[in-house]
Amino acid sequence: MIEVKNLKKRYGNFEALKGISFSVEKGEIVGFLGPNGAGKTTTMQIITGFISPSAGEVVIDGKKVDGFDIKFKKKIGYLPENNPIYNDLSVYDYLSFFANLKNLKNKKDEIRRVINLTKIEDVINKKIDTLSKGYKQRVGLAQAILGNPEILILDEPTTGLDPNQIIEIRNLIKELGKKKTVILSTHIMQEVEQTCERVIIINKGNIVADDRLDNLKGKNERIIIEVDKNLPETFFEKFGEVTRLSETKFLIKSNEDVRKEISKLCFENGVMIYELKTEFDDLETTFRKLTSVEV
Ligand SMILES: Nc1ncnc2c1ncn2[C@@H]1O[C@H](COP(=O)(O)OP(=O)(O)OP(=O)(O)O)[C@@H](O)[C@H]1O
Repeated sequence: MIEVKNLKKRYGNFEALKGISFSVEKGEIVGFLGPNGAGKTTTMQIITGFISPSAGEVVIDGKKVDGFDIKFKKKIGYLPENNPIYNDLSVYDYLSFFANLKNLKNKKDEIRRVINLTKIEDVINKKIDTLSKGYKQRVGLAQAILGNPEILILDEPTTGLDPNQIIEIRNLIKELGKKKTVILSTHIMQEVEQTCERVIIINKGNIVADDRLDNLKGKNERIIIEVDKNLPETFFEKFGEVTRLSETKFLIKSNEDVRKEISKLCFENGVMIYELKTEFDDLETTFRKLTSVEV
């Protein structure tokens, strides 16, 4: 449904995107992760037609993105980073303004619908600058879902919120994501683990991972074994790289789950197993490895 094809973006001499490609199917919730300056916002701004790429293209439902095309604008809801909302307007006037921009029919009904969905009934007559950050973010989301777009592009939607507000906004995104295609950029691993099925990691303008969340978490399997004897590391070496953790405890780095084979070997050699378990990288470890931060 969304195809990003060999996208490049230069700002002067600096190449912020170095030719990235990925696609997002209808109904997917994709987490777009990357350290500061990786190129997340740039990618999102190109997908939404807000800025143009230097090379490559974004195709949505078979049509090249055109930020000036009103049909296209109706298809995508965008919550920009820092949610730049007009502080002097009341919440209702702000939503009204966007409903006009999006040229919506049944404007009043649609505004009412998004107000209900984002639970901002209590503040619709308040000026935006008097709202808490959490409410401001809800108003930003309300704006993004005006017109019921099929696609939501959310750039760091929970940044700067307190833990309760984060949970509220996350739940709201999950709810919205049941019926929509969502690309969600964030620094927060937990957010991705709780909200997304698939993760794309970008680093220095390149995609360094694009996989299901389970697969990314599941990479780099380690087996921990504790036995009743002081064995040499070589006892386990055919299963992978062995590190001794104590006299009787070992860590084996293996590409697959070889616990059965290990049990068999121990049994055949009269070695009693006290503990045998697998451990996987969590998303944070995978992220840090892929974005070259020392672990
Ligand atoms: N208008 C611009 N002019 C010059 N350089 C820019 C411009 N916008 C972004 N950049 C640079 O491009 C790179 C990618 O920026 P981008 O905002 O896309 O990263 P990001 O992954 O969203 O980062 P963050 O998590 O900090 O928001 C950064 O090095 C940034 O400084």
